[in-house]
Amino acid sequence: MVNVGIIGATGYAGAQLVYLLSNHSGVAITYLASHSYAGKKFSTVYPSMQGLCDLVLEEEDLQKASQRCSVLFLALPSPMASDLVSEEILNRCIVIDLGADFRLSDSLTYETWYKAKHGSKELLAKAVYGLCELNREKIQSASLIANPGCYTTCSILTLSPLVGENLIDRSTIIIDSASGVSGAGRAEKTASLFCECNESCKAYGVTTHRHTPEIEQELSRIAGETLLVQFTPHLVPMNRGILSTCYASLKKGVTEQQIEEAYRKWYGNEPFIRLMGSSLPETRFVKGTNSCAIGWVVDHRTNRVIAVGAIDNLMKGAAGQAVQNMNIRCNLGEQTGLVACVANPL
Ligand SMILES: NC(=O)C1=CN([C@@H]2O[C@H](COP(=O)(O)OP(=O)(O)OC[C@H]3O[C@@H](n4cnc5c(N)ncnc54)[C@H](OP(=O)(O)O)[C@@H]3O)[C@@H](O)[C@H]2O)C=CC1
Ligand SMILES: CC(=O)N[C@@H](CCC(=O)OP(=O)(O)O)C(=O)O
Repeated sequence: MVNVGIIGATGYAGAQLVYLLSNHSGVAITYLASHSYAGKKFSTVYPSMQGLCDLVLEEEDLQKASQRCSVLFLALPSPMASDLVSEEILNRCIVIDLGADFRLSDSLTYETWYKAKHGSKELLAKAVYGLCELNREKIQSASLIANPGCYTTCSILTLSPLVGENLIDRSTIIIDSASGVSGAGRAEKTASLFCECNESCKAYGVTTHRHTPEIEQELSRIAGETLLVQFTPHLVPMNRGILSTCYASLKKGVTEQQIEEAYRKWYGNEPFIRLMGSSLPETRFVKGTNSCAIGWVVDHRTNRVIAVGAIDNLMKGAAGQAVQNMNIRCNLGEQTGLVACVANPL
């Protein structure tokens, strides 16, 4: 059994992780920490977890946590993780950070987009970007895994085969992504109030959203050259789900068959990627699952490909992918604890 702990267990991402780890046959939860609820049972904060996880939440103490656990998950607001993690902690346990602090390899880019000071720049070179399907080999030996963001997971997975197989003009990528409200976390915010988001849909963070450099970093790595994307997130009135609609101009002469072959080549054997061709995915198809469903259509009038990806933001976009990362790193079987639900008929 692998001993695991979560700091930030009471947030939406952390709570989803507690749920997954409570049902995982290869791990034992030995430490849960909360900022506001220390001393209370986890199941008091999340009553649906009564009988499944009644552990008492502790004060955040990374030293104590790293002595008790061999894998430590952080699900904290940025830049808290960068202030907590150190070389000493990484020598004792594997850290999987669900936040953004170790995703961008350049600290200046981080500080510019996050408008925050990074607390452990010297560790950035150690961090492995934990997008499992694309970085599996590096994850196998990483001591610090940067779990990708929700919009980014969906957008990068959807676009990578088109970029990597050189099928599109890389300067023409536009991504419109929609998220459910749980993407904003559990902390009280006016923008997350029922009356502010129910029966409404809005674009936000236009030209400034901090997932833009993360998408650009990873797609540039795949392209072997720097590329920029136009990324616009939208808030929609649902609890969970991300839908990324990605547009790009096709290179001259690229056929639908080449696009299909690219997706099959990249993801044909991936257990958590569901290729749907022209039957486009919807967020409800992947709700509660660790799957990313991808479909695509070519518009012959404009010579553009429109590729659509769907994930559950709390699963493949956060906790599910964090468990997948742990499974890869600790040799637990990549699908362990994640296979119960791979698709939803409704
Ligand atoms: N929600 C999502 O869909 C996704 C979230 N993420 C990332 O995961 C991390 C956690 O997100 P999420 O669960 O949504 O956030 P929440 O706001 O729901 O939870 C934040 C967690 O951090 C704890 N915390 C500790 N210190 C502080 C502090 N000073 N201020 C506020 N909270 C504190 C909270 O404790 P307490 O509850 O005790 O106050 C809580 O457990 C973030 O970095 C986020 O960007 C990544 C992908 C998707
Ligand atoms: C709907 C909503 O508000 N979503 C969040 C993104 C959640 C996420 O993945 O953020 P991190 O990169 O910090 O992990 C946002 O736009 O800020």
